[in-house]
Amino acid sequence: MSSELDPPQAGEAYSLYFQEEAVIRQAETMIGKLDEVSDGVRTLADAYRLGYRETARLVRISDRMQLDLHEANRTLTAQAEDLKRLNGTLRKEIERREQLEQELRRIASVDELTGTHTRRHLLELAEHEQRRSARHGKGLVVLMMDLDHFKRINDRFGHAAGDQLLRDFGALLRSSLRKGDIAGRFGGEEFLAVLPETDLDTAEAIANRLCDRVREGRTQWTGQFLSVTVSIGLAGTDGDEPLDRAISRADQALYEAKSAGRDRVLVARSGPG
Ligand SMILES: Nc1nc2c(ncn2[C@@H]2O[C@H](COP(=O)(O)OP(=O)(O)OP(=O)(O)O)[C@@H](O)[C@H]2O)c(=O)[nH]1
Repeated sequence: MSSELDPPQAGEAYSLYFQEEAVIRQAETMIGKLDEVSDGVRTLADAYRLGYRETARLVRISDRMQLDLHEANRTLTAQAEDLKRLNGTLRKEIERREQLEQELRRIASVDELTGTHTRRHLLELAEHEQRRSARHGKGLVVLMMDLDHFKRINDRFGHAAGDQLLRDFGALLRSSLRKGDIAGRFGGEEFLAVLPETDLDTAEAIANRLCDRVREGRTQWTGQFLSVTVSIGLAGTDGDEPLDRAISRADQALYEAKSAGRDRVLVARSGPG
């Protein structure tokens, strides 16, 4: 049995109704397909919208990061400049302190007036030399020197003239001693020298030569020539004797040289040297 929807069998009259039904069915099929296509287009549009939003979000993040990076870069550059300046200032400060330290060391070790060692530095060097001599079993000689009647010079020609005499004596002392000898201002117009690896006879000859040079020397002062003499006490020591004891024996010999009439050298013969 045939239905109205079936295509006409052979011999059946071609039905208009059938044709319309076929067209409607085709149209319905096409509408279904169109719906599918529009669903796909909608899905695509949604996906595109989502992608666009994500891209825009990433672009915004990237822009912000670039701004942050730019800012960080500017801050770092400014900090690097600050550090460079700070570094320069610090280097200058270190140089200034080193110079100051050097200057302080110089002031502490060199007597400004005579150019010889200060008492403190002199004793440090002398102690060091005494220990070295003790280690090597060698002797050394201590010289105590004092300018004679110095008060009279100050009183007669003024303190500045006395200063000039002290300056000249310092120069003479430095030029009279060997390299390795230690000489300095012990106080006022009193000087101390330590001659390492020297026997008493040699030291006595050196002291006498110095005595002669001082007596013969002249200090020019405001058109006049000033002269002075020096008394010297000597003590030899074997290196085992404490330095202050050798100094005190040399001082005793100096005192005796003064008592004996000044302008002379006296040797302390009683010690270990
Ligand atoms: N111009 C000057 N005088 C000084 C300095 N230091 C000490 N004197 C002086 O040296 C003089 C030392 O005098 P005294 O101790 O009486 O000894 P002196 O006159 O040398 O006599 P004797 O040592 O006994 O020969 C004092 O007048 C001090 O003021 C100084 O740096 N410059």
